[in-house]
Amino acid sequence: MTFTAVTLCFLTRESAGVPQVLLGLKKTGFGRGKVVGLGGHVEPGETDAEAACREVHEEAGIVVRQEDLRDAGVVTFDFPARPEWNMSSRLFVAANWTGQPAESAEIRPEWFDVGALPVDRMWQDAAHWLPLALAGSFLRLTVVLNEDNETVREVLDYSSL
Ligand SMILES: Nc1[nH]c(=O)nc2c1ncn2[C@H]1C[C@H](O)[C@@H](COP(=O)(O)OP(=O)(O)OP(=O)(O)O)O1
Repeated sequence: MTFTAVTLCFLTRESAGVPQVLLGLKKTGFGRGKVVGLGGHVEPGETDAEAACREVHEEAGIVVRQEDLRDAGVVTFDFPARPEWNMSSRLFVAANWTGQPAESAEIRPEWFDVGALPVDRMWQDAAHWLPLALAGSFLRLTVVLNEDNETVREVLDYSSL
C-alpha cells in the first residue's frame, strides 16, 4: 500500500504567558474548509525537514530553519475507503522562527491557544495526536479512518516498538 509522504509543521509562541500554535484555514485542495497544520507534500529529492521549511514559507510567509525543527514523529493517515488519500506525515514543532504569518492562496493562518484547539473545525483525528505532539511527545501512530473518511475507526500506537 502506498502512503504519500507529507509533513505537518506546528509553529508555537507564547502570548501573555499562554502557549499558542499556528494553524490555518485550508482554502484549497485536500482538506479544504478545515483548520489544519501548515505543511504538504515532500517533493522528490527533499528531506522531510526541507519540505516542512518550504511549506511553512509558501503557506504563511514564515522562515523557520531546519535546526529549529523538533522532530515530533510520524502520524500515518489510513483511509481504507479511499486508499489514494493515504498519507504518512512527519510532524515537526518549532518555537523559533521569524516573520509575521501572512495569508496565502492556500492557507489563512491563525493562532490558537494550545489548551483550546479548534478540534471541531479540524480533521477529527487531530484531537488524538496534536495535543500529544505539542506537549513534547514523539509519536508513531496510525490513524484509521472510517468509511466516511472523516470519523476515526481506530488509533494504533507503534511508539513502543
Ligand atoms: N487525516 C488527516 N488529519 C490531519 O490532521 N491532516 C491530514 C490528514 N490527512 C492529510 N492531512 C494533511 C497532511 C498534509 O499536510 C495535507 C495534504 O497536503 P497538501 O496540503 O499539500 O495537499 P494539497 O491537496 O493542497 O496539495 P498540493 O497541491 O501539493 O498543495 O493534509
